[in-house]
Amino acid sequence: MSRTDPRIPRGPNATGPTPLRLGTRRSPLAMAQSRQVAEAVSAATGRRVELVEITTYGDTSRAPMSQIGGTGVFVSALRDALLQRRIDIAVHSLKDLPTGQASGLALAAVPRREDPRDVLVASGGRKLSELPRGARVGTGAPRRAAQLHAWARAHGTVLETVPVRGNVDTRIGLVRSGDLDAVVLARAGLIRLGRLGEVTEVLDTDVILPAPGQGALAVECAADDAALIAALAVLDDPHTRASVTAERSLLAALEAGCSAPVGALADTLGPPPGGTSGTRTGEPPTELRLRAAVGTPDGSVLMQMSTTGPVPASGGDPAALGRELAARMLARGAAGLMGERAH
Ligand SMILES: NCc1[nH]cc(CCC(=O)O)c1CC(=O)O
Repeated sequence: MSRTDPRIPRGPNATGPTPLRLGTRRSPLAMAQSRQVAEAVSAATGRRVELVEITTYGDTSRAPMSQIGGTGVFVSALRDALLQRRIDIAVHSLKDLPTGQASGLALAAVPRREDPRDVLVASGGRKLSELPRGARVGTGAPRRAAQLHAWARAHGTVLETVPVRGNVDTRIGLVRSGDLDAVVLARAGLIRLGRLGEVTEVLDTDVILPAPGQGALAVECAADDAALIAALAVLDDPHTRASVTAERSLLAALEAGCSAPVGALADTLGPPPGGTSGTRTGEPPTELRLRAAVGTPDGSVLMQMSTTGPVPASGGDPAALGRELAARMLARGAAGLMGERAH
């Protein structure tokens, strides 16, 4: 099972006697992001880092995600390997990570997030507004389906969402083969795979709000490995951590999981007067904005709400921000919209 990846660079300092073992799923996306983190860990610690492939049930089973317990199946095999000390570090896509903190493990770093937005990969170079009525759009995510249907209704058209799973290549292949008119994917995944050229439209967050934590990675290790936790801290990006903390506390407070029709995105706003667009102004951001969308899977109802609060450096509490927005959404009936899929 364990193999040293020859592509991990060995710096001049990487001479420690015991390499750090970084566990990874073997999908191309997991390998790409694990390699990137391995390089960063090696640079930060001066230690050699070897990749250890962990096969998960989610990788070998072709059953629908809803039947095999959701994306949590990808996570638990890596976590088991950490707890059994078969690996020292695990890298996950943060959006696949259950919101409850695993006992015995520490979320040692949340590196700077990639672009969190979803993208369209459509045949004929089409954008969403150019898809024909009744176009078949592949996505297995109720969140994407809900928002696609809501968008279609608002624009006087109809889309058919088709459940798909499999890796990014497989999904893009369904468009190439003509089985689907389009697929919706996370831009971050395509960046990590060097496949941005496939994108026909970057979907604005007003059209599709991404999954909580999308575009961010989670670097986990054993909670009692204080030296490693301290070393991995340099990989942490405080703004990303604040954002994903707000998004994930909203998700947890809605009592929803990664397969629920919930979109959430936090971003930072700069100090006035430049702080209206969510873009960087050069000065440190002072405000955290959290937007969320909860809908029925058919998109007939889509509740969109937002809130802002201070960033942690200005005394804010991102987790409280997420809980507050969730409470407001629940007060307006969000739980009823999510239905059974959310639980
Ligand atoms: N659920 C699958 C998954 N988990 C993480 C990513 C890549 C993007 C990311 O890191 O958020 C993807 C693929 C996708 O949604 O297109």
